[in-house]
Amino acid sequence: MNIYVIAVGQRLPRWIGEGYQEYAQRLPRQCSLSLVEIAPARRGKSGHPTQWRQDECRRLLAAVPPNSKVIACDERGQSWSTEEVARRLQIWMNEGQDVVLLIGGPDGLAPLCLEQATGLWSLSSLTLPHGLVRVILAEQIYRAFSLLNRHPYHRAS
Ligand SMILES: C[S@@+](CC[C@H](N)C(=O)[O-])C[C@H]1O[C@@H](n2cnc3c(N)ncnc32)[C@H](O)[C@@H]1O
Repeated sequence: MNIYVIAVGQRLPRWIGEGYQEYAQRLPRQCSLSLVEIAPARRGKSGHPTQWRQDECRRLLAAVPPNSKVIACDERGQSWSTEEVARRLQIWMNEGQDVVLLIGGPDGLAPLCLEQATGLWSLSSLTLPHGLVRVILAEQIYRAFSLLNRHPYHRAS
């Protein structure tokens, strides 16, 4: 099973890439994390956020591998505890179906991206910067994997 993080945003600060890699590289092959970066829409003076979102959404969906389960990251989605993420991760690994986590750009995800997703995952009720979201996702997937494997990285409270 591979988890694809398909995210709007290229040429982000180096610390974002380092933070993401820090956790992604710890995951084994049976639960590997792959990042696909989508260029943000050109935000000209005459354009509108709705158009930019739609353009990004079209290219995000075009990058989704066939037969994968799509989950959209959105602050208005469902909040999952670490135990819930681990439970879902176990199901995904058992099913063997690839999973896609979509991250929008500065103007968020277009309705079509939200509709195409089987679930909306809220990492917090705060609006997070899109670059930071991929780092948090990588850490949470690694934490969930650690929990499933009783690795001391995750200490249950
Ligand atoms: C800067 S945010 C976009 C904010 C936009 N105004 C909105 O309402 O969606 C960029 C992307 O990061 C992700 N994101 C930001 N905060 C999040 C959160 N708390 N939980 C899950 N995803 C989040 C979403 O994919 C969002 O489309």
